[in-house]
Amino acid sequence: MILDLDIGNTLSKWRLKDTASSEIRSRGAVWTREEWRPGSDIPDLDVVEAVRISSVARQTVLRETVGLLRRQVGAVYVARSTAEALGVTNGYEEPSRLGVDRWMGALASYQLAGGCCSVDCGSAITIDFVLPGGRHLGGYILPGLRLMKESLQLGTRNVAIDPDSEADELLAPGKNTVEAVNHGIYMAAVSAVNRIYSEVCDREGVALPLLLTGGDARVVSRGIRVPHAVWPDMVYGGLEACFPLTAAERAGRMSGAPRVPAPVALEKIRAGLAFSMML
Ligand SMILES: Nc1ncnc2c1ncn2[C@@H]1O[C@H](COP(=O)(O)OP(=O)(O)O)[C@@H](O)[C@H]1O
Ligand SMILES: CC(C)(COP(=O)(O)O)[C@@H](O)C(=O)NCCC(=O)O
Ligand SMILES: [K+]
Repeated sequence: MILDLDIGNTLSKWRLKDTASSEIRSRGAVWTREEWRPGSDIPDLDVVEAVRISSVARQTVLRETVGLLRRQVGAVYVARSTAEALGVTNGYEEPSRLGVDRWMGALASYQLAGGCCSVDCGSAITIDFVLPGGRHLGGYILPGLRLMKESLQLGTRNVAIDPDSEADELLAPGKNTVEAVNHGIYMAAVSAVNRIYSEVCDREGVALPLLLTGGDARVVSRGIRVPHAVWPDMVYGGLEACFPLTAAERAGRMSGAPRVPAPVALEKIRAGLAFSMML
């Protein structure tokens, strides 16, 4: 079995993948913390031959986790942001400073769709761009839905946005504090993604496929009006592409990769942008 770990600022996600069949056997998530307890937080390591890790948590968490795993598992692969990988050149002035979850997401999306915009709606919302040809432009970081809500301190932190709400309801004016906050932060997140996507496509003169991942991807997706795909396993896809271990991975197939719809024509994106600015 392969144990894949995606350690975010809020949640540490894991999944077990069968080395022979490439099937996902189980998955789970625990709050990100300093220490792991194999057997309770994550699966028992007896069955694990290899571990692949993407971590943006504090260095100490990664060090502890890797130390623990190395004592029990033969192969431990830790993803890093590099200047170049899999045909993509990192757009950061200091490539290693780019969040490795963003790098994994951009690499996976590029493998799947070519030039792309990859959005990760987690603790933070990150929006990254890779042009056809593989030049990563850099990206944008804004607070995620939960962070935005917590920063307001209006006593609404425990009332989450219902992920099954319709976007139309979530975009309407709120009639009480909880609604006003939930609809406000939802509008902020969705408008930012819509606007940034359109602005960068316009600037670069290319309509790019759009891919979403992260804990809030499903709900944000409802408010995105342009064609896009939701790919919960996007970060894992980057790990598979960087450290291929199964036959399917070596053949370039990433688990759970969605069908990515073609983007709308650039003229339409530009028209939408002009309309939103009343031009
Ligand atoms: N069941 C859930 N538990 C915790 N957070 C959730 C849940 N469902 C959605 N979320 C949202 O997803 C975010 C965490 O998403 P995730 O992509 O795992 O973030 P990170 O990678 O930063 O840890 C939370 O901040 C919250 O807004
Ligand atoms: C921006 C992030 C905090 C997002 O993390 P997440 O919301 O997935 O937990 C993470 O990618 C990170 O720590 N990045 C380093 C800074 C940068 O990318 O510029
Ligand atoms: K994120």
